[in-house]
Amino acid sequence: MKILIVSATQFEIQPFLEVAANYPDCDTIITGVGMVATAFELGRVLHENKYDLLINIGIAGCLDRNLKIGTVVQVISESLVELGAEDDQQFIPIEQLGYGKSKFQSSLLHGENIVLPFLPQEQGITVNKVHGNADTIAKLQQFHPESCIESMEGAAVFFAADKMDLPVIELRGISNYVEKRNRATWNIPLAIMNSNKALIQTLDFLSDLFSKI
Ligand SMILES: O=C(O)c1cccc(C(=O)CC[C@H]2O[C@@H](n3cnc4c(=O)[nH]cnc43)[C@H](O)[C@@H]2O)c1
Repeated sequence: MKILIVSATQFEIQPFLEVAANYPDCDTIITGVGMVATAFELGRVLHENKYDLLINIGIAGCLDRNLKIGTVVQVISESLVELGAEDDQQFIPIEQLGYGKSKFQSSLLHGENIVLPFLPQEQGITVNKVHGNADTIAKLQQFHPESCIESMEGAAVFFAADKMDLPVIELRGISNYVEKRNRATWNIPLAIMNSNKALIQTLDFLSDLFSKI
């Protein structure tokens, strides 16, 4: 099984890169931060190579204070929450405008639902601008009460997986809460260390799963 591991930056995947030689069926790609960079790189790489699975790994913000900083989650759905039109105080999603789709689910692999039993499953949103203002965060929670994890790339990876009919797994280590910007409370090293451990656990889990089917 050929796997493409997708990370926005090198620092988010550095611990895995140090042991990547032990995983010859995995390629890694560093796309750059944000949906545009991620979509461009995935379009290029998926045009040139064939993969059986995409794994997106990185750090993320969290809207749920019950999850501790450093917790790793599997993001099982992604929403492009900014894609649409403002109508004064209301927001019209792209579906309602009739121009596409903003919500994506993680998919199945050979009939097996890829729910990782060692991680909590959460719903994600993907944004161009990290939320850092109390009023816009309150609005976000009002319109998307189910959303838990905020990243800048997740939905772009789910979008590419959807277009290429590929299964996708997203692993995110929580580096910060989505709150009024306070960089002092972020713990990026912990989120990176834990998410990279979870990536290795995931690869071992998948290898075990596929040796049985
Ligand atoms: O210091 C900042 O405010 C900042 C703004 C944008 C990106 C970063 C990064 O550290 C880049 C890496 C990666 O981090 C993800 N991330 C982490 N926390 C959040 C968040 O609260 N909301 C959205 N994305 C977040 C994102 O996927 C970046 O690619 C730092």
